[in-house]
Amino acid sequence: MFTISPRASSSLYTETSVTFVASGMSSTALFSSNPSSPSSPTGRLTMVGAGPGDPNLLTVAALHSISDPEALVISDRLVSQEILDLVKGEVRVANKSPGCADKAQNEIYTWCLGGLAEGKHVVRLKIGDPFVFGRGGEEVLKFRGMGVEPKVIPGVSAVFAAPLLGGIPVTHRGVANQVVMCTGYGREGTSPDLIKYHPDQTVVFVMAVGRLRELSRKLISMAGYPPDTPVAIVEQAGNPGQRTIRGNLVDIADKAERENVKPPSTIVVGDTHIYAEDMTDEMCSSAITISQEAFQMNVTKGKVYATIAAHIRAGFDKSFGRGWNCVVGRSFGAFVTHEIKTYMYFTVVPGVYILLWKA
Ligand SMILES: O=C(O)CCc1c2[nH]c(c1CC(=O)O)Cc1[nH]c(c(CC(=O)O)c1CCC(=O)O)Cc1[nH]c(c(CC(=O)O)c1CCC(=O)O)Cc1[nH]c(c(CCC(=O)O)c1CC(=O)O)C2
Ligand SMILES: C[S@@+](CC[C@H](N)C(=O)[O-])C[C@H]1O[C@@H](n2cnc3c(N)ncnc32)[C@H](O)[C@@H]1O
Repeated sequence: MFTISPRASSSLYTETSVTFVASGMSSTALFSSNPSSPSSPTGRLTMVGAGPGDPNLLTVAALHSISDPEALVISDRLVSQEILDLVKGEVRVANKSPGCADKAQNEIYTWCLGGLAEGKHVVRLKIGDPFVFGRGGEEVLKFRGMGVEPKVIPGVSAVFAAPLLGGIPVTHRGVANQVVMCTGYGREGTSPDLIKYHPDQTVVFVMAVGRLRELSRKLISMAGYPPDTPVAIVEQAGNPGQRTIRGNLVDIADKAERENVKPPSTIVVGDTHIYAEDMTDEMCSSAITISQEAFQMNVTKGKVYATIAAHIRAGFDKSFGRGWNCVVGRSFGAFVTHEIKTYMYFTVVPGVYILLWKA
């Protein structure tokens, strides 16, 4: 699970934590600069992915680690209170807010090294998956430089879990066969290069709420995205305040501002959206299957959207009782009255939208 090299030491811990803050040097350099310190930390370190927030999305291994009564848990700020409530030992939460990450990071190393020097099982608890935009790799290198080899437990990443919890598949047969994950903020606040538009691609942005307006503008003007490309923001996925704001590249920044969207939120750009749904899971998956079938059968025969709509409606009448209506097209407005749990607005083909409801 871990190894401790003879060169790591408790005096190293003290010196390191002080030098860290003062000099801003890389820790690897600092630790290797003191290779022959006399004593060793006797603890062990497990780096654990906490998933997006819902305790039910912890892995069994993660639950074992955080509920070890002997563990000192050093947690990131975004880990949910429900998960922290499962900690049986001591817990300390780092205040790693945007703008003060480096200070908090130094405090984290100080806490971890302190626990290790006291022979504790230190659990470094990180949001989502530790190696996905989480500095996990960086931390492993630092701990290794200190002579401690952490065991790393993967977590459910918000990159995939947040879209799913918002009802959006990141890949979908016939619609999206590629997924790109991207940060809104690069190192030291830079903006990452955007990949050119590809109709079969879903792009998932994390750490991007503060950059949403600039990002949507650049996706259109620099990366060639159609302005009506669907965008959804899933805020607080897996947490009690979860909500999804939907729009397109032109209107999403205004909607986010109006709705006061805050981090942590994951932003999904691409055509795989089920925009609005008030249907059972069974109906949702049937709607997608029947619609894909309708497009495959009718588009190849050169038939128009009305024929596709008729096919979808007939499929739903047959499977879920008569009374269904369907509209298919590239651009339309609608205002419909529907029975409870019988409404869905979605797409299975880029740029073509389907409205399905039972009156
Ligand atoms: O380089 C910097 O840290 C400053 C640039 C900056 C970043 N995020 C940012 C800012 C603005 C700011 O802090 O003012 C902005 C930032 N930092 C953060 C968030 C998420 C939030 O506050 O809800 C956000 C996004 C806020 C938003 O959606 O607008 C916090 C953050 N970033 C990060 C972490 C993970 C960690 O540090 O352990 C954490 C902490 C999580 C926690 O404590 O629970 C990681 C991070 N920040 C950043 C990156 C670089 C991405 C890349 O280049 O590939 C990375 C990924 C990495 O280092 O592996 C850059
Ligand atoms: C620093 S990154 C860490 C990502 C994390 N390691 C993972 O794999 O999920 C933080 C970003 O992850 C996303 N995120 C984390 N938890 C989230 C949640 N519960 N709901 C929505 N997005 C979340 C947000 O984009 C947030 O700004």
